[in-house]
Amino acid sequence: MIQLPDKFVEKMKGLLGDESDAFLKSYEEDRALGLRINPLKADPGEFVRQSSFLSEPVPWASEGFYYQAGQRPGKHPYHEAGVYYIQEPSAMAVVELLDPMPGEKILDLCAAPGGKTTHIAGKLKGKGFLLSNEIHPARAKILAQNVERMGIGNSVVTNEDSHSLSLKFPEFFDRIVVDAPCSGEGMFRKDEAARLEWSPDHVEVCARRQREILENAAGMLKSGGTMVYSTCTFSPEENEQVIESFLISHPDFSVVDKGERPGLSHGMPKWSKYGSEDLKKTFRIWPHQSEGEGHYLAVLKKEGDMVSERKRSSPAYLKDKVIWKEVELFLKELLADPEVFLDRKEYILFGEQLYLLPPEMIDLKGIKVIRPGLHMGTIKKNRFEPSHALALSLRKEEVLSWAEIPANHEDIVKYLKGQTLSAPFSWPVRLDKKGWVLVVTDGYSIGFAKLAAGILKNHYPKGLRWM
Ligand SMILES: C[S@@+](CC[C@H](N)C(=O)[O-])C[C@H]1O[C@@H](n2cnc3c(N)ncnc32)[C@H](O)[C@@H]1O
Repeated sequence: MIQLPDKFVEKMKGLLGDESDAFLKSYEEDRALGLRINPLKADPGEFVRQSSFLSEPVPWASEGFYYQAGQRPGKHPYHEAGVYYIQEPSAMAVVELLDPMPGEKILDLCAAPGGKTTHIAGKLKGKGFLLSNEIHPARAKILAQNVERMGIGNSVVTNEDSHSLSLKFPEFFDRIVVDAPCSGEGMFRKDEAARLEWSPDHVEVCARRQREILENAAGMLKSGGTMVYSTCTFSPEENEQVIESFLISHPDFSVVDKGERPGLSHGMPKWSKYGSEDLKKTFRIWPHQSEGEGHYLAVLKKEGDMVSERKRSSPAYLKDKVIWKEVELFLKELLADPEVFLDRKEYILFGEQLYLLPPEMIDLKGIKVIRPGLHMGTIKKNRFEPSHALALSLRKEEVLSWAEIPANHEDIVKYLKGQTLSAPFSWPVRLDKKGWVLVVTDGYSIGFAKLAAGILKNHYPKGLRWM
């Protein structure tokens, strides 16, 4: 039985009245478990038809599905191949409401561990620019790992506070997600730390921080742009009241009417200071009404037409032909259509590390960058070693050399443990000459290996290996 803070229970009884019994009873039930299929890797419809462990679709998310307790999708090779992202079902509503389009510039301001970022990247289909920012350094690293695992090429990961970022990107983004740090009341069923940390004062501290973050986000949105503010908490101080005071101080913003959405109920004007009716257009998800944890969402639009932006300085790209020779050789040997990479010019070198930046990248001087783009690999003396991120961003159809290990074959576990595999192989391998092969499992790329003399040398990253 979950022990809820007394003052929280008292407060919710006051807010919900008769409905509070049903609300409090939901804490005795198991929470719903969900995952979101990554369209950069798999066709969601087809994956679900073939999978034996997914049950119902999440009503408010086109790529989201519930799975049953007892299943462990996080321990499956598909997870390592980035075929899906395990995500609390309610959290999937945020990006559905944001509705990003391929080619747009998007900011995910409070992004770790990457639920919204990986969802946005799927909707961008590799086109456009996604800036995923996280203030805490350790969490920013986890975010970058998830971006890599999901095979995302066009995301830049930064480690900044929202104010520093706002100075660099005035009126830059078409859409912004502010998935704000909050008191986490909606996560009490799964997060004991949130229950222990909760107090009325903590709610106030969170609300102040949310106002500040939202203020900085507003300045980074283009005229005509859309911003989604979300929290996983119930307290009106962090939800309706934050949005109401934001709208008062930003008359150029309004709440977008997204109509009725399955599983989502509306915001509560009576819980705000001035009772603004516009708050009805914001959304709440309640655990006693829907299969998901508590959430609040507001879709905000900045007045004006989208204008084409002024030119901003780009980074200085790599021009060194000597360094490039080895990379070119590798790309020509591995890829069916190497021009896809060779025609690009946005390469940059950090020490020995080669990155391919999104075409829309601007100069990020002064900003803490964790991942400037797709990590292509390491340039060592006279040779190029491709990165794990590159492997995960490629599809089997794109490469000339691959090793296809079925997900239910013991060799995939050996590969994930970092072991060397030796011929004869009981699964198909295609290789014209010795060298790099993309390891795929049931068609999904999962890493690199190097084949020579019947030995498949393992290049699965040491830090990710299964124990
Ligand atoms: C709700 S979580 C984000 C979850 C993430 N969007 C996802 O979908 O996986 C809020 C994040 O905001 C970060 N954060 C904390 N304080 C912040 C601040 N002052 N400015 C910006 N972000 C902050 C936290 O470290 C945390 O990672």
